Amino acid sequence: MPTTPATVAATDRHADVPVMILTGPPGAGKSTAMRAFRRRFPGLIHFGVRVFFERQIEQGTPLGLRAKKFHDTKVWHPDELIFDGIASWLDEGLPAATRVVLEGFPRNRSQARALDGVLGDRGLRVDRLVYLNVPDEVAAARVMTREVCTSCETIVADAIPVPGTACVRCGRQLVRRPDDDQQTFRRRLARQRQGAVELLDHYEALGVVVRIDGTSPPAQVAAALEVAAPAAQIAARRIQQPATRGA
Ligand SMILES: Nc1ncnc2c1ncn2[C@@H]1O[C@H](COP(=O)(O)OP(=O)(O)O)[C@@H](O)[C@H]1O
Repeated sequence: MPTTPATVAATDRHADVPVMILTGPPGAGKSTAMRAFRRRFPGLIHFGVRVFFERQIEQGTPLGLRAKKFHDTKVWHPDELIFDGIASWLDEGLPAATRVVLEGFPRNRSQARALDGVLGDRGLRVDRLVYLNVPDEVAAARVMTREVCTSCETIVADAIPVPGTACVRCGRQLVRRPDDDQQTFRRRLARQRQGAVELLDHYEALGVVVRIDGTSPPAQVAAALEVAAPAAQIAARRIQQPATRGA
C-alpha cells in the first residue's frame, strides 16, 4: 500500500506504543510471567489467541461464532480468523494503550510477516521478542499438573490437580485446560518447536530477540522480563519510518 500523507498521519498516532511478543513452548511460564508484568505496567493491552477467542465465544460475537468450531475440535484457528481478531482487538484497545504484548503469537515466519503488516498499518512494529524457554520434559511436567481458574485465569501448579478445587484468588472453580492432555500437549510442543526456529530467525534479523531461562523461579523470570521489556521511547523513532504493508 503506498504511503500518503493521510496514512502517515493515521499511523503515527500510536508511534510511541512499544510492542512485545512473549513466546516459548507450552508450559514455559508465559501466562505466569504475564500476570506479574501486567501489574507492573498499567494500560498494557495483552493478546493471547486462546483467551481472546474463548471470550469472543462466550460473548457470542461474530468472531466467536467463526472461532467456535475450531475451538471445539482443538484445531488451530486459521490465520485469517486470528488476524481479523488481532486487527479488531488492536483497533479497540490502542487508543488507550500504553504498551502492547502478544503472548504465544505469532508462531512461524508467515504469521510474523502478516503481523508485521497489521502492526505497520497502525504505525507499530515489534520492538522485542522475548523467548522464554524450558526443556521439553520440564514443559511436560508443568503442563500435566497445571490447573486454571475458570474465572480469573489464575494458574495453579506443583500440586496433584484436584478437579473442582477453588481458586485462591476468586474462589471459583479450577479446571484442567482441555488441551493439556499428554497427546495434545506433545503435538503443540512439536509444532511450537518447529515454528520457533523460523520465528526466531525472522526477529533475530531485526535485532529484537531476548532469551530468558524459564527454569528460573517465577520471581526471577518476572524480573528478567521487566529488564527485557522495550522502553516506550524506542518506539519514537518509528515516526521517521511510516509503515508500508508487507515491507
Ligand atoms: N518459573 C516457574 N517455575 C516453576 N513453575 C512455573 C514457573 N512458571 C510457571 N510455572 C508453572 O508451570 C505451569 C505452566 O505455566 P504457564 O504460565 O501456564 O505456562 P505457559 O503460559 O507458557 O503455557 C503452571 O502451572 C505454572 O504455575
